[in-house]
Amino acid sequence: MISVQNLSKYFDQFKAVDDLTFDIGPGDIVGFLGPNGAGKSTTMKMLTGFLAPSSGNIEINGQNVAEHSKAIQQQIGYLPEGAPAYGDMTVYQFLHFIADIRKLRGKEKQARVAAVTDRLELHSVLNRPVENLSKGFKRRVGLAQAIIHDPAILILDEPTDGLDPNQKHQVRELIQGLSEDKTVIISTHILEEVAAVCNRVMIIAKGALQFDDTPGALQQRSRFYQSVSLTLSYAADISGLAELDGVADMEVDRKTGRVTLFPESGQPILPQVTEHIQLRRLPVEDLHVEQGRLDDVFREITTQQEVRG
Ligand SMILES: Nc1ncnc2c1ncn2[C@@H]1O[C@H](COP(=O)(O)OP(=O)(O)OP(=O)(O)O)[C@@H](O)[C@H]1O
Repeated sequence: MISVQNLSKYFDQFKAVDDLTFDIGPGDIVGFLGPNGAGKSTTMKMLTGFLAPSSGNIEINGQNVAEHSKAIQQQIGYLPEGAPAYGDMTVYQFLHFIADIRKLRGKEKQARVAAVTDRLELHSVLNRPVENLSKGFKRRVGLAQAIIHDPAILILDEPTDGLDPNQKHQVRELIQGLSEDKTVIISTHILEEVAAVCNRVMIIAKGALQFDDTPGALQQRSRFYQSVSLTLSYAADISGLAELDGVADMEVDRKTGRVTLFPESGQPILPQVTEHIQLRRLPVEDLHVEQGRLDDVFREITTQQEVRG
């Protein structure tokens, strides 16, 4: 559906996007991750046809974005970073204005404005100027304008940035609902967002693609994946845990006393660990298996690139 080949963007001599190649298909909910300045917004602006690439090619449903930007913008909904422009308009005026730009007319226009007002629950703020709304409502208005023409593809640039935890949760739920019948690309630096909403993760650093797989595969790259973490109620000889088959390493947190056992190559070690605990009657207070720490992997992937670059 979206096919990107050797996409690059220079700002003068500076290479903001460096030779990206990827395909995104129907049903993909892509978390587009990267540190500040990685090139996420620049890539999204090129996908939506708002910014011309320096080189490379983008096709959406077989049509070249540069040649068919009008037709392609009909198929895409775009939420830019930050708040909607035209803040002095009321929400009602703003949605009608966007509907006009999208060439919606008459009954269809009324129906679409009503549909997005319902979907984003904007009834209570329809007559308020956009600039006076809370950040959460501004973001909902942004999402409403992005879906007013019922596009098949949604491109959302940091949709939950700057929101409080409750608003973040609401916006994530909305995105999950919208993703049921759309292809969605979300840029973010919030890793929990990716795990919560996406079925695919793409990580870019310094404009180049560093990782492209599922959130689960990203977790599996963590050294904590399948590690066993435990605490003891009183001091005991735990040296035998480090000697167990399949255990590559043991670390003890000096502050909390928590013991972490790292497996060799992501293999489960829980059975041999629990057997050893029972055999030696170790005073284990709590024990759990870790699923991997996304922030660790993210740092490793994006800083490796810095060392290389
Ligand atoms: N119009 C422009 N002119 C010059 N440099 C630009 C322009 N737009 C972006 N850049 C630079 O290109 C790089 C990538 O910017 P971009 O906004 O795409 O990053 P990002 O991954 O979206 O970052 P953030 O997470 O901070 O939003 C940055 O170094 C930025 O300063």
